[in-house]
Amino acid sequence: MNKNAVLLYNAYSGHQEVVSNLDYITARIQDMGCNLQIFRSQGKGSMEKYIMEKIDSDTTEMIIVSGGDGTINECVQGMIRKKLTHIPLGILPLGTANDFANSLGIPSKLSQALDIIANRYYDLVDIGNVNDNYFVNVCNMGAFSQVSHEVDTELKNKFGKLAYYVKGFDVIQNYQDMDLELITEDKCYSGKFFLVLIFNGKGAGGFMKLAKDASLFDGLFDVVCFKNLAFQDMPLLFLKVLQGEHFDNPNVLYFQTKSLTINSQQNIQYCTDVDGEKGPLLPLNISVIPQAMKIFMPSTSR
Ligand SMILES: Nc1ncnc2c1ncn2[C@@H]1O[C@H](COP(=O)(O)OP(=O)(O)OP(=O)(O)O)[C@@H](O)[C@H]1O
Repeated sequence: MNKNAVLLYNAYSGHQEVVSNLDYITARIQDMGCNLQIFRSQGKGSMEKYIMEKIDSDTTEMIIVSGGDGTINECVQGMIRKKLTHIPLGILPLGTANDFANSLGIPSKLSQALDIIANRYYDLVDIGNVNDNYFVNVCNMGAFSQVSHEVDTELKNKFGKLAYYVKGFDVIQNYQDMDLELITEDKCYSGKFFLVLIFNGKGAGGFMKLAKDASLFDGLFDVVCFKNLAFQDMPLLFLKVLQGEHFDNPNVLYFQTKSLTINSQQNIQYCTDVDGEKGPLLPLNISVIPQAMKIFMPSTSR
């Protein structure tokens, strides 16, 4: 008997490419020999609710999610909470930046992403836990954390990553440094930071060299922290980030860890971000869950 493939999609991710390709996607999944069950996201939280209530653990062979990092995040929240992590997850990276899929080498061309799923090769991928939630790609706080929350969906649909960059330029002019304490299993770092990024994946906002040596298979986060620096020093550091040459810069603190606690030194709250969505309040208790999800990917990704 054929098993089910469940397709979960966010029609508002990226350039809304999924909408005009639904017939093609359906045909490709049926060609894989699966019965198709489809859910269209009805707004924030609806996908997780659908997973909790409607996905059958025994009859589902694969779950396929279409969207960007925020949508994948919601799907993973649901799958972990419903204990469906034995089911492999396929990704159609039809979001704006698609940082998580890029980190796994999943192609952004729809036909090629479907080929990856049809090949049925999967590997076990680490997932991050922050307070009571999970993250797939990055948890961050500071200068750019509110960028993706504040970019209008329509602008994102129309201009893609450019909409993030214009907003980023806008917020950097009023940035506020953060007085933080970062505690790992064996070290404590404290000081004034401008941006703190805890990577499971390799990049954020399309900047794929931000944590270029990070691995989704090593049970570790790559933490990249930008110290408070003068506005005029930012362009040079930005160029270094583009080249992936910022790791030994004196204004950058870089380390790997399995867990991290972040406290605000003066009990001030700062905006946090989890996979492009608004994150929890401080203190943050962050830990890695090694090999938590089975994800379809190219066999060369590890
Ligand atoms: N039916 C819906 N209508 C409008 N927005 C939705 C709907 N369903 C989900 N969303 C919102 O879409 C956002 C997630 O978008 P997603 O991250 O997938 O795409 P993106 O931002 O274009 O891509 P990326 O994160 O890769 O840059 C969430 O904020 C979620 O609340």
